[in-house]
Amino acid sequence: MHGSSAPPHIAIEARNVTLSLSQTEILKGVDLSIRQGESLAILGPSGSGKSSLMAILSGLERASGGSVRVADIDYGPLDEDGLARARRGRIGIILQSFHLLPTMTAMENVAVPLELAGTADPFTRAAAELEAVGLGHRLHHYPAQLSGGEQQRVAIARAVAPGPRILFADEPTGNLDGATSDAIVDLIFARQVANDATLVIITHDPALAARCDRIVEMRDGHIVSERVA
Ligand SMILES: Nc1ncnc2c1ncn2[C@@H]1O[C@H](COP(=O)(O)OP(=O)(O)OP(=O)(O)O)[C@@H](O)[C@H]1O
Repeated sequence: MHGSSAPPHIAIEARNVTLSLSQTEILKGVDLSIRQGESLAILGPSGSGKSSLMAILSGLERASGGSVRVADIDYGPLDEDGLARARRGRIGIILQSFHLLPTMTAMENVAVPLELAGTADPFTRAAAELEAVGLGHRLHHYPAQLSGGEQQRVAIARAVAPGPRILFADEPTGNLDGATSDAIVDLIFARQVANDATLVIITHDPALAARCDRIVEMRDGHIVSERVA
Protein backbone atom coordinates (compact mmCIF):
# COMPACT_ATOMS: atom_id res chain seq x y z
CA MET A 1 0.00 0.00 0.00
CA HIS A 2 2.86 2.42 0.80
CA GLY A 3 5.20 2.99 -2.14
CA SER A 4 8.79 4.00 -1.49
CA SER A 5 7.92 7.64 -2.23
CA ALA A 6 5.06 7.69 0.31
CA PRO A 7 5.55 10.23 3.08
CA PRO A 8 6.49 8.71 6.46
CA HIS A 9 3.52 7.63 8.49
CA ILE A 10 3.03 9.73 11.60
CA ALA A 11 2.36 7.42 14.56
CA ILE A 12 1.97 10.10 17.23
CA GLU A 13 0.84 13.68 16.73
CA ALA A 14 0.39 16.09 19.63
CA ARG A 15 -0.72 19.66 18.98
CA ASN A 16 -0.69 22.37 21.65
CA VAL A 17 -1.24 19.81 24.40
CA THR A 18 -1.88 21.24 27.83
CA LEU A 19 -2.40 19.54 31.19
CA SER A 20 -3.60 21.19 34.36
CA LEU A 21 -4.07 19.22 37.56
CA SER A 22 -4.96 20.63 40.97
CA GLN A 23 -4.68 24.17 39.55
CA THR A 24 -1.10 23.43 38.47
CA GLU A 25 -0.20 23.96 34.82
CA ILE A 26 1.93 20.92 34.09
CA LEU A 27 2.06 20.91 30.29
CA LYS A 28 1.92 24.32 28.67
CA GLY A 29 1.41 23.63 24.97
CA VAL A 30 3.40 20.70 23.62
CA ASP A 31 3.72 20.00 19.89
CA LEU A 32 5.31 16.73 18.86
CA SER A 33 5.19 14.46 15.80
CA ILE A 34 6.76 11.01 15.87
CA ARG A 35 7.06 8.81 12.80
CA GLN A 36 6.10 5.15 12.70
CA GLY A 37 9.23 3.11 13.49
CA GLU A 38 11.08 6.09 14.97
CA SER A 39 12.72 6.01 18.41
CA LEU A 40 12.54 9.18 20.45
CA ALA A 41 14.13 9.99 23.80
CA ILE A 42 12.60 12.56 26.14
CA LEU A 43 15.11 14.22 28.44
CA GLY A 44 14.58 16.95 30.99
CA PRO A 45 14.89 17.80 34.66
CA SER A 46 12.72 16.28 37.34
CA GLY A 47 9.27 17.83 37.32
CA SER A 48 9.54 19.15 33.74
CA GLY A 49 6.52 17.12 32.62
CA LYS A 50 8.06 14.10 30.89
CA SER A 51 5.92 11.45 32.61
CA SER A 52 2.81 13.61 32.25
CA LEU A 53 3.38 13.92 28.51
CA MET A 54 3.93 10.18 28.21
CA ALA A 55 0.74 9.51 30.19
CA ILE A 56 -1.21 11.61 27.70
CA LEU A 57 0.41 10.20 24.56
CA SER A 58 -0.12 6.65 25.81
CA GLY A 59 -3.76 7.31 26.67
CA LEU A 60 -3.39 6.80 30.42
CA GLU A 61 -4.38 10.40 31.08
CA ARG A 62 -6.57 12.87 29.18
CA ALA A 63 -5.12 16.19 28.08
CA SER A 64 -6.78 19.37 29.36
CA GLY A 65 -6.41 20.99 25.95
CA GLY A 66 -4.98 20.52 22.47
CA SER A 67 -5.22 17.45 20.30
CA VAL A 68 -3.62 14.02 20.36
CA ARG A 69 -3.73 11.50 17.56
CA VAL A 70 -2.03 8.14 18.02
CA ALA A 71 -2.09 5.15 15.64
CA ASP A 72 -4.67 7.02 13.55
CA ILE A 73 -6.99 7.37 16.53
CA ASP A 74 -8.07 10.82 17.69
CA TYR A 75 -8.05 10.73 21.51
CA GLY A 76 -10.24 13.86 21.70
CA PRO A 77 -13.71 12.30 21.82
CA LEU A 78 -12.66 9.23 23.86
CA ASP A 79 -13.54 8.72 27.52
CA GLU A 80 -11.44 6.51 29.82
CA ASP A 81 -12.96 3.28 28.50
CA GLY A 82 -12.46 4.45 24.93
CA LEU A 83 -8.81 5.23 25.66
CA ALA A 84 -8.35 1.79 27.22
CA ARG A 85 -9.81 0.19 24.10
CA ALA A 86 -7.57 2.35 21.90
CA ARG A 87 -4.49 1.19 23.84
CA ARG A 88 -5.33 -2.49 23.75
CA GLY A 89 -3.00 -4.42 21.45
CA ARG A 90 -1.69 -1.19 19.87
CA ILE A 91 0.25 0.48 22.65
CA GLY A 92 2.72 -1.09 25.07
CA ILE A 93 3.72 0.80 28.20
CA ILE A 94 6.70 0.06 30.43
CA LEU A 95 6.57 2.07 33.64
CA GLN A 96 9.40 2.64 36.07
CA SER A 97 7.55 1.02 38.93
CA PHE A 98 6.58 -2.03 36.83
CA HIS A 99 2.90 -2.14 37.93
CA LEU A 100 2.83 -5.92 37.90
CA LEU A 101 -0.23 -7.48 39.49
CA PRO A 102 1.07 -8.90 42.79
CA THR A 103 -1.43 -11.77 43.01
CA MET A 104 -0.53 -13.11 39.58
CA THR A 105 2.53 -15.08 38.50
CA ALA A 106 4.94 -13.75 35.90
CA MET A 107 3.19 -15.84 33.24
CA GLU A 108 -0.28 -14.64 34.26
CA ASN A 109 0.89 -11.01 34.24
CA VAL A 110 2.05 -11.38 30.64
CA ALA A 111 -0.97 -13.47 29.58
CA VAL A 112 -3.61 -10.99 30.75
CA PRO A 113 -3.08 -8.34 28.04
CA LEU A 114 -2.78 -11.09 25.44
CA GLU A 115 -6.13 -12.47 26.55
CA LEU A 116 -7.66 -8.98 26.45
CA ALA A 117 -6.29 -8.49 22.94
CA GLY A 118 -8.03 -11.72 21.91
CA THR A 119 -4.84 -13.70 21.31
CA ALA A 120 -5.33 -17.45 20.92
CA ASP A 121 -3.51 -19.48 23.55
CA PRO A 122 -2.28 -16.54 25.66
CA PHE A 123 -0.42 -18.72 28.18
CA THR A 124 1.76 -20.42 25.58
CA ARG A 125 2.55 -17.02 24.08
CA ALA A 126 3.24 -15.55 27.52
CA ALA A 127 5.68 -18.36 28.28
CA ALA A 128 7.46 -17.74 24.97
CA GLU A 129 7.70 -14.01 25.67
CA LEU A 130 9.16 -14.66 29.12
CA GLU A 131 11.58 -17.13 27.59
CA ALA A 132 12.68 -14.37 25.19
CA VAL A 133 13.56 -12.06 28.10
CA GLY A 134 15.51 -14.82 29.86
CA LEU A 135 12.82 -15.68 32.39
CA GLY A 136 11.78 -19.12 31.19
CA HIS A 137 12.77 -20.45 34.63
CA ARG A 138 10.61 -17.94 36.52
CA LEU A 139 7.19 -18.43 34.88
CA HIS A 140 5.39 -19.34 38.09
CA HIS A 141 7.05 -16.85 40.40
CA TYR A 142 5.05 -13.98 41.86
CA PRO A 143 6.44 -10.42 41.51
CA ALA A 144 7.52 -10.38 45.17
CA GLN A 145 9.66 -13.45 44.48
CA LEU A 146 11.52 -11.73 41.62
CA SER A 147 14.43 -9.28 41.68
CA GLY A 148 13.97 -5.71 40.42
CA GLY A 149 15.64 -6.54 37.10
CA GLU A 150 13.48 -9.66 36.71
CA GLN A 151 10.31 -7.70 37.45
CA GLN A 152 11.34 -5.13 34.86
CA ARG A 153 11.85 -7.91 32.32
CA VAL A 154 8.36 -9.26 33.08
CA ALA A 155 7.00 -5.73 32.56
CA ILE A 156 8.79 -5.54 29.20
CA ALA A 157 7.52 -8.97 28.14
CA ARG A 158 3.99 -7.90 29.11
CA ALA A 159 4.27 -4.64 27.16
CA VAL A 160 5.67 -6.17 23.97
CA ALA A 161 3.75 -9.49 23.99
CA PRO A 162 0.73 -8.27 22.00
CA GLY A 163 3.13 -6.91 19.34
CA PRO A 164 2.22 -3.23 19.79
CA ARG A 165 3.30 -0.83 17.05
CA ILE A 166 3.88 1.85 19.68
CA LEU A 167 5.96 1.34 22.80
CA PHE A 168 6.41 3.78 25.67
CA ALA A 169 9.03 3.34 28.40
CA ASP A 170 9.42 5.62 31.41
CA GLU A 171 12.97 5.35 32.75
CA PRO A 172 13.01 1.61 32.14
CA THR A 173 16.47 1.25 33.66
CA GLY A 174 16.09 3.70 36.53
CA ASN A 175 16.51 1.19 39.36
CA LEU A 176 18.82 -1.30 37.71
CA ASP A 177 22.55 -1.98 37.89
CA GLY A 178 24.73 -1.31 34.84
CA ALA A 179 24.86 -4.83 33.40
CA THR A 180 21.14 -5.51 33.90
CA SER A 181 20.34 -2.09 32.52
CA ASP A 182 22.38 -2.72 29.33
CA ALA A 183 20.64 -6.06 28.80
CA ILE A 184 17.21 -4.47 29.26
CA VAL A 185 17.97 -1.63 26.86
CA ASP A 186 19.19 -4.14 24.24
CA LEU A 187 15.97 -6.06 24.75
CA ILE A 188 13.74 -3.03 24.29
CA PHE A 189 15.48 -1.96 21.07
CA ALA A 190 15.45 -5.54 19.76
CA ARG A 191 11.70 -5.74 20.30
CA GLN A 192 11.21 -2.33 18.74
CA VAL A 193 12.99 -3.50 15.58
CA ALA A 194 11.18 -6.87 15.56
CA ASN A 195 7.78 -5.15 15.69
CA ASP A 196 8.84 -2.14 13.57
CA ALA A 197 7.45 -0.20 16.50
CA THR A 198 7.60 3.45 17.41
CA LEU A 199 9.51 3.82 20.68
CA VAL A 200 9.22 6.73 23.10
CA ILE A 201 11.55 6.50 26.04
CA ILE A 202 12.00 8.83 29.02
CA THR A 203 15.50 8.72 30.37
CA HIS A 204 18.09 10.63 32.35
CA ASP A 205 20.81 8.53 30.74
CA PRO A 206 22.56 10.31 27.83
CA ALA A 207 23.95 7.01 26.50
CA LEU A 208 20.46 5.56 26.26
CA ALA A 209 19.14 8.75 24.64
CA ALA A 210 21.95 8.58 22.08
CA ARG A 211 20.68 5.18 20.93
CA CYS A 212 17.41 6.77 19.83
CA ASP A 213 16.86 8.42 16.43
CA ARG A 214 15.87 11.73 17.98
CA ILE A 215 16.07 13.50 21.35
CA VAL A 216 13.69 16.13 22.69
CA GLU A 217 14.28 18.02 25.88
CA MET A 218 11.55 19.30 28.19
CA ARG A 219 11.65 22.15 30.66
CA ASP A 220 8.83 23.53 32.71
CA GLY A 221 6.03 21.94 30.67
CA HIS A 222 7.48 22.78 27.24
CA ILE A 223 9.65 21.05 24.67
CA VAL A 224 12.63 23.41 24.51
CA SER A 225 14.94 21.61 22.12
CA GLU A 226 14.96 18.84 19.59
CA ARG A 227 17.88 17.16 17.86
CA VAL A 228 18.84 14.10 15.90
CA ALA A 229 20.73 11.73 18.21
N1 LIG B 1 -1.93 15.12 40.18
C1 LIG B 1 -1.12 16.18 40.20
N2 LIG B 1 -1.49 17.36 40.75
C2 LIG B 1 -0.67 18.42 40.75
N3 LIG B 1 0.57 18.43 40.23
C3 LIG B 1 1.00 17.30 39.67
C4 LIG B 1 0.20 16.11 39.61
N4 LIG B 1 0.92 15.14 38.97
C5 LIG B 1 2.11 15.71 38.66
N5 LIG B 1 2.17 16.98 39.06
C6 LIG B 1 3.30 17.92 38.90
O1 LIG B 1 3.58 18.02 37.53
C7 LIG B 1 4.95 18.25 37.31
C8 LIG B 1 5.47 17.33 36.23
O2 LIG B 1 5.48 15.99 36.73
P1 LIG B 1 6.06 14.78 35.84
O3 LIG B 1 5.97 13.55 36.67
O4 LIG B 1 5.40 14.78 34.52
O5 LIG B 1 7.59 15.25 35.69
P2 LIG B 1 8.84 14.44 35.16
O6 LIG B 1 9.55 15.35 34.23
O7 LIG B 1 8.42 13.11 34.63
O8 LIG B 1 9.69 14.27 36.48
P3 LIG B 1 10.66 13.07 37.02
O9 LIG B 1 11.87 13.10 36.14
O10 LIG B 1 10.95 13.50 38.42
O11 LIG B 1 9.87 11.79 36.93
C9 LIG B 1 5.63 18.08 38.66
O12 LIG B 1 5.95 19.36 39.17
C10 LIG B 1 4.58 17.41 39.51
O13 LIG B 1 4.68 17.81 40.86
